Parts: sequence; C-alpha cells; structure tokens
Amino acid sequence: MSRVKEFNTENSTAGAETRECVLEIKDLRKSFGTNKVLNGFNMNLYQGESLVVMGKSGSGKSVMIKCVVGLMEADRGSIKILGKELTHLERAALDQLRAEIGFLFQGSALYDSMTVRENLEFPLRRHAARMKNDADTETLVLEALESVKLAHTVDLMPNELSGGMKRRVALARALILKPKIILYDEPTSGLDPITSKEIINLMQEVQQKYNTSSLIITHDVDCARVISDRMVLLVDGINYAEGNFKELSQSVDPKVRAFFK
Ligand SMILES: Nc1ncnc2c1ncn2[C@@H]1O[C@H](COP(=O)(O)OP(=O)(O)OP(=O)(O)O)[C@@H](O)[C@H]1O
Repeated sequence: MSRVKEFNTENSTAGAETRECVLEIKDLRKSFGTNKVLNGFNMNLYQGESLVVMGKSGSGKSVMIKCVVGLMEADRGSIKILGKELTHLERAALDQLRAEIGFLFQGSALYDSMTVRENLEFPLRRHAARMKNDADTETLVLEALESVKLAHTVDLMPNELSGGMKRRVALARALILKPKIILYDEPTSGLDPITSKEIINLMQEVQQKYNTSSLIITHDVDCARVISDRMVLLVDGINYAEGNFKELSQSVDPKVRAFFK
C-alpha cells in the first residue's frame, strides 16, 4: 500500500496523467553514513504545471535537486528527464539534456565580474550547438531580459542592481536556452514581500510565455499558495503528502499541518 497521503479531490491532479511527464523521480534513495536523507522519494512533474516541493530545513530538498541536475549521485532510484533515464546517459547526452533545464539558484548566483549581458551570454556559449539555428546572441539576450522587464540593465554590473533585479536577471539567464523545465530553488528567499510578489508574477508570466514546466523548492507558504498547481511535501525522506494548496492546507494530519502554521 502506498505511504503517500494523496489529497486528490477537485482539480489538483485532474488531467495531469494525460499530460506528458517531463520529470519522473522513482524510489530515490540517498544516505550519508547512517543519515538516510531520501528514503524512497517519488515525484512526477507534468508538462506546463507548477509543482512546489516543500520540506523543512534539512529534509533533503537540495539533495533531491542535486541528484536531478547530476551534481550528486543517488544510491538508488530512477530519474527520467523528458523520458531519458539520467543514469544511462553518456556525458555528451547528459550535457545536452541539462540544456533543457533552467535553474534559478538561491541568491541568484550571477558572476559579479561580468556585465548582465556577459552573464546571459554564458549559457549560450556553453551550449552553442543547441542555439546555432536560432537568432543571434544579442537578440536572445535582449529577448530574455525583456521577459523580466530589465532590457535597460544589459550593460550594468550585478553590483549596480538591487536584490530583486539580480533575481530577475538570474531568471532571464535561466530562460535564455528556452528550457522545457525550470528548477527554482527558494526563488523568494531574502526578498521583501513586494519584491517576492514581483518575482512570483514573473515566474507565472514566463511559464506562459515559454511554455515551461516548473519545479519550485520553497519554504514560502505564500509563494506556494500563489504559484503551485500541485504540491509535494517531503517528510521523512519520502513524498509524504501530495495535493493542491487548498487540500493540503486543510489537512488534519499534524505532519502536514506543520507546514501551514
Ligand atoms: N555532501 C553531504 N555530505 C553529508 N551530508 C550531507 C551532504 N549534503 C547534504 N547532507 C545532509 O543531508 C540532509 C539534507 O540536506 P539538504 O541540504 O538537502 O536539506 P534542505 O532540505 O535543502 O535544507 P534547507 O531548506 O535548509 O536548505 C542534511 O542532514 C545534510 O546534513
């Protein structure tokens, strides 16, 4: 019997099964010595949806993301991205697949010694082959910056930008390869409520414009409420509960309730 508590009423996963699964995680396990961090984690991200994964500090969210992007090797389990099993891929194929995933890391992670333009050109240079038939670099850089309403900052240095602007430039950089999936790691952390709202609005806009699927790791209940089509709660190393925000926030299970206090 499944251990997962599914809150599967109304529209949470309705229709999800008929959509393409762009990221499928099955029975993911990762331990460090005796510390069993992921203990059979399962998750599906479907085309076009915004899936929020919430877990308390130290629950293994970053470990899960690192396994997905290939920065960490899982002990067991399967990760399929766009139908391709990660563990079976050679380096070149893995690199190609990585170009299908955009990341927005905590703290933006822009290169401080590069201009905004150079920051955005960086992934284009790394994946030059992917973009060879596309518009020229300048057009792509400006298009990505326009999507986050910051085309006028193209020649500025990161230290000339506010925290919220840096986050938006980082989002533009994540978008520049036109990825099918975007992974957001705590997209609103360290931002004030108004700037957080701006970022959330932009995340929704780019989702529509670029037709991406989003996996969002966050502690921010307000962010989860606004952005999630569906949520997975990571507790005790597993996908403990799944459902939409309304369903989960009305749960009587103490482990689920703890997220919404
Ligand atoms: N390289 C590592 N070596 C040993 N233990 C690790 C390593 N990386 C993570 N861990 C352990 O795995 C557990 C989960 O860490 P992780 O960073 O995934 O938590 P998290 O849910 O992302 O937390 P936070 O919300 O605070 O960022 C922690 O107990 C951490 O100490």
